[in-house]
Amino acid sequence: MFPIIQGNQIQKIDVAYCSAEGISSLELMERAAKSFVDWLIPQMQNSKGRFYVFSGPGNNGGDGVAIARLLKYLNHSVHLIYIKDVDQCSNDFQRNFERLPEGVEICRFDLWNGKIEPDSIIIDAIFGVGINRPLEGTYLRVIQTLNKQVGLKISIDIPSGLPADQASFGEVFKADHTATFQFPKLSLLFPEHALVTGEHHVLDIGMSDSFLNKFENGNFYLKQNDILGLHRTFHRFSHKGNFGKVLFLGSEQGKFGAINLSGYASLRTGSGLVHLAPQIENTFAFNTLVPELMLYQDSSKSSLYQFDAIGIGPGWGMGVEKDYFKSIFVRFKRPMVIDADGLNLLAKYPELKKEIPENSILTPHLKEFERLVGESANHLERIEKASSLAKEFKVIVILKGAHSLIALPDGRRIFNSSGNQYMATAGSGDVLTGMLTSFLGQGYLPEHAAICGVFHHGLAGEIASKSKRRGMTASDIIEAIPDTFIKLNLL
Ligand SMILES: NC(=O)C1=CN([C@@H]2O[C@H](COP(=O)(O)OP(=O)(O)OC[C@H]3O[C@@H](n4cnc5c(N)ncnc54)[C@H](OP(=O)(O)O)[C@@H]3O)[C@@H](O)[C@H]2O)[C@@H](O)CC1
Ligand SMILES: Nc1ncnc2c1ncn2[C@@H]1O[C@H](COP(=O)(O)OP(=O)(O)O)[C@@H](O)[C@H]1O
Ligand SMILES: [K+]
Repeated sequence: MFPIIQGNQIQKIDVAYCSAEGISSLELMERAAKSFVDWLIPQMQNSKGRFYVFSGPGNNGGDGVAIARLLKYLNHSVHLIYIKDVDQCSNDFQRNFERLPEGVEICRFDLWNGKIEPDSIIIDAIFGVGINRPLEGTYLRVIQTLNKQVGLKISIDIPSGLPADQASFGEVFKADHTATFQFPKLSLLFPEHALVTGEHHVLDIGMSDSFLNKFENGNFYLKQNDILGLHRTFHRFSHKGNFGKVLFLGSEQGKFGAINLSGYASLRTGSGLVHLAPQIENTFAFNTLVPELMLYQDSSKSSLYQFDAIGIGPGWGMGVEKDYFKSIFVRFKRPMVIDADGLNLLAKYPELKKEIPENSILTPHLKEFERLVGESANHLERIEKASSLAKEFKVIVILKGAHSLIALPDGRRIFNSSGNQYMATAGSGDVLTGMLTSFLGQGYLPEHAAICGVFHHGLAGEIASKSKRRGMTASDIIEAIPDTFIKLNLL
């Protein structure tokens, strides 16, 4: 897993990495510039290849100057507009400036005529992770000018003006794409920054996970390879008992879809036996989505020990009695998944939080999270609160959304990379509950169930959306779950 390094540590890492690899900082900048151009060129397709590179005074600006040279070598039309006098820019900026080839149109911003042809690509190399205060004066004018332009806008490392790991503190370049080096900067993962970061892409510049891990501060980015070793394997003689017997409690009258989706998702994730307990008087009035799902009538006295995992909350309603809710914790005693109205009931009866079995998985979306812990000024505060909740009650908190956060009781915070905006559709959270419960029931450690569940869920969304895009439904995500195991070559 890549650690997400704090912005103010990145210079230190550059120095350590260059010394360990025996390369100069200029060579590392060249690597960064090359990885950017190698990524950019295939994206351009029908574009005429006219580039306007805007370079600030630091090493982000230096990256821009190196990129201008590499684009010129590929015969593109390249304009380089720099902002501060070259002799006041960083050393590596100056070294790259000296290497600019003939044909790059070079101009200082205050002398520039302000013209950009509409089909040009604007490259933002004004500030990187070294930003330390809000923009003002000329820099503010540059960003305001560029934000009015219509061309495709691409930021190098981070949109200029955005700090690496805090909420935005002023005007920021509005990128359509951000190509960031080695790991995403924390602030690229905040929902409130979506309009300035655009799509982000992580470009490899050769630093290994083990090297970066020496600088970790508890934040990590989850990628496909990270989950491969976490899966349980099953053999030829495995029987349905080995795959787990799970139960979902939820679905009041009028919300029958909810636990049906969870249950079906759980079957598609590999559960052996799946039971549904709807919150209605007569369980037999309930229709299951598929014949493999079984009904279960729960009473506050019956033991839940026969189940390997339970998921509670989807569509449950707020009419659930407090004592009955508490009895589920007492009767099961092992880690469970709590979602939707299970979380809303915890917000209503906060004294029950301490009854939750250790290592249970709580899956709030932003609104449910707010009900549980109150409002947050920004995503950074939300991340801190999720982490505190996880530590205080020894539970795993999955704060759902784009780049869902998995906050672990030991303080680690893992951000997911899979998934896309087409997953923002009714019931996709119920599907996640089904998948998490299924992994728990198959005997995965709760931490591994959380990581695998979140990653597979996002991957299923990506696969299903290929043919469905905006028309994708939660059921389509379920149908794509088996393909996630096939794609990852998991038996
Ligand atoms: N490890 C990696 O991944 C690699 C990183 N690389 C690249 O390096 C970038 C980081 O470079 P960097 O440290 O030079 O920071 P960057 O943002 O370019 O400039 C900071 C300068 O701006 C100034 N300044 C700050 N705020 C200001 C403001 N509001 N208004 C005005 N000035 C302000 C501040 O000086 P100050 O005025 O505070 O003295 C300082 O001089 C990184 O993002 C990536 O692109 C690659 O090359 C290689 C691999
Ligand atoms: N833009 C997005 N990118 C990635 N995943 C997303 C995005 N929007 C939503 N999701 C995922 O879809 C699920 C939505 O859950 P939730 O809001 O509880 O839906 P519902 O209540 O309709 O079941 C979460 O797992 C979330 O991470
Ligand atoms: K930038």
